[in-house]
Amino acid sequence: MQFVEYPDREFLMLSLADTIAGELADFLRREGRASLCLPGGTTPGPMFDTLSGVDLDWSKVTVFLNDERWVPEDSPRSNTRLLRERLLTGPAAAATYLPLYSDAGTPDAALADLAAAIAPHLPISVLLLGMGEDMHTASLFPGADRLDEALAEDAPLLMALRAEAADEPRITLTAPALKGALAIHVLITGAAKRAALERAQGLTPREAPIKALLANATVHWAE
Ligand SMILES: O=C1O[C@H](COP(=O)(O)O)[C@@H](O)[C@H](O)[C@H]1O
Repeated sequence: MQFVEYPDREFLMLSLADTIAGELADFLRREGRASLCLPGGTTPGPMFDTLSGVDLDWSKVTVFLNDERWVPEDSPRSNTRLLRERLLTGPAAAATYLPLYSDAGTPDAALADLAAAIAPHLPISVLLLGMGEDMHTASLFPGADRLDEALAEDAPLLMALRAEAADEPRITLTAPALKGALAIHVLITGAAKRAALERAQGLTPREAPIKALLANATVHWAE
């Protein structure tokens, strides 16, 4: 794991957007297309604001979330809503967005179709993860009902998980799908998350799911 500390959050968000844009540009040059897998939650909005304005051939970029809360897109809890409002505007609106939510009724009923849409875009070119103070990443929560299956090497691409700490059922990419990404970044802010990250390093992925993704990751942090 590499750890990069920034003098403040504004600098962090601008630098990280620049790093991710540079990696996407390299993939586009080499492969003609790229996939970008992003977190929801409260932290990444300012980075999305900058990334959305970058001059790239966004029409060749496929964007999808690490995980989605099983709520309609107009809910303030929807991670898709965050992406639509903060990333998929301006130049980045030309990207193809693949949701992790559908009108299938339940997350379990939606999984097969959602996974079939994402599978052709693996391995992920550029992965950005968030992390909660409880050391969950994506929707891999400590204590989630099917966490062991989602961490296993043979886990399917997507799973539906439920956890006490998550307000609603979730759909999440599983550990092997995330680990396969060609570039892995983790974005965290604040002293509590830095302390949680340090704690995670001495724990198992079952206790601290972020641990499963740290080996090849660059963690970006500011107070
Ligand atoms: O529930 C979620 O939480 C994590 C962390 O979110 P934050 O609000 O602490 O930044 C996020 O990475 C994940 O995508 C989201 O669904």
